[in-house]
Amino acid sequence: MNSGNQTTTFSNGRSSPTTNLMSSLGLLPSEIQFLELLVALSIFVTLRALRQTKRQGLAVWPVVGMLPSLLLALRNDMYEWITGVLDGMGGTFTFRGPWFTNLQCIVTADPRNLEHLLKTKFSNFPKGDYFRSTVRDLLGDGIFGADDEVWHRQRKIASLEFHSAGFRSLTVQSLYELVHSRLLPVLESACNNRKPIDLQDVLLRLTFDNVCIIAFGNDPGCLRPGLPEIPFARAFEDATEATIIRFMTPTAIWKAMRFFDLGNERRLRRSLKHVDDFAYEVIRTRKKELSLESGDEKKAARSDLLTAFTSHKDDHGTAFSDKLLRDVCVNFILAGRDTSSVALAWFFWLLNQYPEVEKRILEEVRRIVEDREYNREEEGEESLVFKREEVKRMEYLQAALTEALRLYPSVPVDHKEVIEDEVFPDGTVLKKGTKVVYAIYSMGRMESIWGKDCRDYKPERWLKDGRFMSESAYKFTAFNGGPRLCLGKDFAYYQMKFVAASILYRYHVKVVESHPVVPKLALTMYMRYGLKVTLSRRKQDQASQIVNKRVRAELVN
Ligand code: HEM
Repeated sequence: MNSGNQTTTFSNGRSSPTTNLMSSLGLLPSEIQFLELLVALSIFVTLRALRQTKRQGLAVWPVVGMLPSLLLALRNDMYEWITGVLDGMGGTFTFRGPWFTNLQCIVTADPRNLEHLLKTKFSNFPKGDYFRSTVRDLLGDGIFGADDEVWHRQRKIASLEFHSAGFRSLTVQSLYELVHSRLLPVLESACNNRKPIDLQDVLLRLTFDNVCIIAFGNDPGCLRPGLPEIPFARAFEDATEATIIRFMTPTAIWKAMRFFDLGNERRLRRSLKHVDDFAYEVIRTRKKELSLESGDEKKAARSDLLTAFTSHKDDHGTAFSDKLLRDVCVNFILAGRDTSSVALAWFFWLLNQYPEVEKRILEEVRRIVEDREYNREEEGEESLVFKREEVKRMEYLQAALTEALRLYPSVPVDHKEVIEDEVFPDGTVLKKGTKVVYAIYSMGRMESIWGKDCRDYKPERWLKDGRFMSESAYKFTAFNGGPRLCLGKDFAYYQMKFVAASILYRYHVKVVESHPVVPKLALTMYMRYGLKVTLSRRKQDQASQIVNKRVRAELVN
């Protein structure tokens, strides 16, 4: 054994601290020399990596790649960090995660690349096996994770249904009932009690009830008085959160945890059981009801997606299995449950900072209400329930909501996989199997796309001669683009406009001072601490008082 006092010297005769430390561990001089060589090599590699920092704007560390920068970003604001990196790198960069994680990917915010991957080379950029296998337990073969024929068949049926008159009237009717007999009474009570409420939570409850009515034809009642906890809604949320955690866990690890039923995987299994029990019960009941009703009656009475998919048969006369019907419904609920509500939450938060925008929205809504003065006798007490045509005419409101989505898109990042080697229009080389992340949040903050005022909330940028003008889906990608453009886009706009106008016409919404508003890291752009607000009633004209009285009378009965 070597004595603890043994030291190795450098050529100048002095011993280094590392040498002292190693010799105190009892190593032979030759072993110490070898280790010194290794230390020197590591320092060299690290310095090289740091030199890369200057070249690429990001440190790439040995073994762990860019993980340290990512972890630092996670502690602050990840979306802003990605935006900063993309800005410095001209719109696209390669994220090098540690080899043992799933984090290697190309990140882009370049509209030319977006058009390429969402439209021009659509079939070369599917959702892919990695995404599908990660979400399979929750989403099964439903539209979100599906590719090719499985996706195409569902898209076709759903698209026909979304454009049918029956479906449109279901969306209008269900929203009217939810807003007037649930949302407004909840807000009225908060206003009377002068107590702050979490507006994001209230809106999430509204859209969850709404999308369940549309998907299942079943109302879970999350927005009932007292805002009850609904086991199905809770299980759905838990299952979604547990699925997201899989994306941040090395595949082998979450698979092992699933096998041994541990931690996050156990939570996922348990919540999925509730979701499945609920879904299969609704499917069983619906099939029974449909078999008891005659053909025409069925269609006339129901326009929900479950009925449409249950009645559908393919070219060989095969109907959807119960499992696939379950997957269809779960996917639609996921698509519509929180996207419009979080967009509305950010919109109300922005209005607090831009009162002049709120003023212009009110002017527009009031003008539309005044326009119907002439017909008031004819319309009677219905006057302050906004009609479909009136909602359509709210162009400034549409611009204000779109501008909120530009800055706070409900889906902040999205993902595809490359099937065959490919080159992006900006010259980025993509190898088969590469994951591509498109940073929708960052795209809204790129000077190169929106100009110097890209960070300002300015609905006017969407208006031309007072009319709302849309932008290319590859520049404004909040609703995705190409063949996988959001199927619920029109419905979502109607829903958001109807809800926003109904609230703003009656109440001034004030965000509680010093309430922290930051995004949460999730598939959807939630506010991490919700949105605490107080409400004050606006001075109303006679007509609105009549309608409110009627709404209250209806509720009492
Ligand atoms: C502000 C509200 C909404 C936003 C910002 C939004 C955004 C998006 C985005 C970004 C996608 C692409 C997702 C992906 O492929 O990974 C998408 C797809 C989809 N959305 Fe929406 N969505 C909204 C509301 C809704 C609603 C209310 C529904 C239905 C009730 C809906 C139904 C769908 C469906 C079915 C797809 C899948 C389309 C496909 O893959 O072919 N969305 N949406």
